[in-house]
Amino acid sequence: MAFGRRQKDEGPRASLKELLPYLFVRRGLFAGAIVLSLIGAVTSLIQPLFVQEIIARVEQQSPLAWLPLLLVVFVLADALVSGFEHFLLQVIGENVVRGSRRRLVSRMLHLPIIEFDARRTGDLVSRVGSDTTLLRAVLTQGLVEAIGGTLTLVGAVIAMAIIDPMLLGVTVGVVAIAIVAMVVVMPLLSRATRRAQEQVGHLTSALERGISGIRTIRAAGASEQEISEIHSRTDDAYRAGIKVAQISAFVVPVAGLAMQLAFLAVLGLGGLRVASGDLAIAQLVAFLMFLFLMIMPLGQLFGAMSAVSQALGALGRIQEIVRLPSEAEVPAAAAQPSRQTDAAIEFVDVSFAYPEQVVHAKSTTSDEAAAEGAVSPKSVLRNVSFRVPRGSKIALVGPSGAGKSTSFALIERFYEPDTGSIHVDGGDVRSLSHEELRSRIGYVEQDARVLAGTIRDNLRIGRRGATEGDMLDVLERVNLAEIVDRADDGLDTQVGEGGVKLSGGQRQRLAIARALLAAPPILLLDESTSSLDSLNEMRMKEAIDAVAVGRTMLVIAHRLSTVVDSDAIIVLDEGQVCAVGSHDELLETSALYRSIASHQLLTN
Ligand SMILES: Nc1ncnc2c1ncn2[C@@H]1O[C@H](COP(=O)(O)OP(=O)(O)OP(=O)(O)O)[C@@H](O)[C@H]1O
Repeated sequence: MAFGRRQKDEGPRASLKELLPYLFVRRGLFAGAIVLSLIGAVTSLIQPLFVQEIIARVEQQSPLAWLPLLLVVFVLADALVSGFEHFLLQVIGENVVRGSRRRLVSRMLHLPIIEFDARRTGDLVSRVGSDTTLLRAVLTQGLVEAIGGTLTLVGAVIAMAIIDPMLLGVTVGVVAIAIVAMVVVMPLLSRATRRAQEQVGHLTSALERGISGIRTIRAAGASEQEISEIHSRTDDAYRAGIKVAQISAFVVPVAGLAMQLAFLAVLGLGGLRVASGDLAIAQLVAFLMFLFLMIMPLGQLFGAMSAVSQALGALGRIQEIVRLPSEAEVPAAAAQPSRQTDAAIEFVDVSFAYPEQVVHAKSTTSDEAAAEGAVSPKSVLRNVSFRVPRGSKIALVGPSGAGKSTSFALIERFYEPDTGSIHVDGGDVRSLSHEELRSRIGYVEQDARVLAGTIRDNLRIGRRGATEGDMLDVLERVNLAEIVDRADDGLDTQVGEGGVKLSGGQRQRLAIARALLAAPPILLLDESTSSLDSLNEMRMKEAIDAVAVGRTMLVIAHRLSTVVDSDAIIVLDEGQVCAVGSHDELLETSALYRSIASHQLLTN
């Protein structure tokens, strides 16, 4: 699958064309800033003309009248306009950051699950947190000023050409050399910035691992090792940052140097021309003022070019995610026709290998795998067929790695089967939208995630509009009412990062409660692998029995005690269904089941 493959080139690139939609999020404000910048250009350009006129009148001893006053008014107006423009640019910059974050997050949370399998969480987080902020610099570091500045530049060049074309020629010569140098440097800056941002991504990933695994790391006495790992990432980010600094350090003096050299050349040559009587003093002063007006926007232009180069580096990382197809946009194989059936869930000859494994096994798409009709040796599921009748409680059991959780992932359409089809209420899951499919099914993952926040927050994910009564009711049904009764804050009790403040059994039951709130007709329950004490195990069994009433349940059981009374038990081994039957039947017919059962009796 194209989205599963990594490009081997230097990394994501972005073009100027892709940057523009981000900058134009607030067109009105953007236009306002440009207008202010143009007004600023006019108020600046007028000043040398006044100065030239004032000097000329002083030389001729004519009255100055209101000229000095007007000059002061223009200077003040210039300052006022530039202050307001600066504020406006900051506001637009914040809008750009917000817009890019929203766009990135909306796409990120809709990506196919395979993308999350392949990527580091910390890296994704740093794209939202850090890369987006570099887009702001494009505006605050002078793009708009450079647009207004261009007017000043053009105006100044025209005025200089009128005053003395020869002096202008010298100035343009010096400036041209600086521009060529800048154009050469910009792509280097863009590349260095992208590398620096990648290093920040690696650093965030390492940090995320250190924080999320803090208990494991502490218990293993590996804190120092982890700290040194993160420090080394920090050093990499530092080195990449210094590279950016080295390249951009070239940008700043080039602008300054061009200005100084041009100034000295004009002063020397201009002085000679004044001495020879070819140029009046007032003209030379005005020329020098125009020279400043010309150089200033050039500095801004260089700053803007540098900021755009850096932004393009960061934008590449943003666009890499934004360009990915969302889960809904990934093409799936054609759906099988609906079938008349009493089955809530049906697997028909389903084979599946995780995409990276398919890539290694040289075919790259589900379609190709289907065309080959081959079950790859890497397949996690092979020709799996089973039925879950409506209203029944069916269990999936089997050794670790048999493919039980993978079957659930396929029902949820986190991945697409390579061959065969999966039907929910008779319809091929590929004929339903992801939302429609998932609205019919409640899914409690193995070692179910409890999200940081309160119990109420966790339950509201199940159903946004759930009332307090609904919530207490489901908590009661999964034997969790006591944790709410005991805590002072009731439903607003904080569960901690990942639910650390709850026991393993409580976490699982809270997850069941959450799924129940949505009242799905079908519930997939991937039992926690963590061992539960007998009281918790009994509570879990009661919870499962309570929620099974009136719905179809497919349970992956790690403890047979919770499913011995199921309508049927499906035994999976190495990706294949090796037996189906009731507990008593399987004890007779399946050696594998017998061994699991006897092992559990021994260990329990
Ligand atoms: N996201 C993934 N990417 C690649 N391979 C995976 C992924 N998830 C699972 N696998 C592989 O697929 C196989 C089946 O895993 P699965 O989680 O379905 O087993 P299981 O029967 O649920 O095991 P357990 O009882 O231990 O939970 C394993 O070999 C596993 O390594």
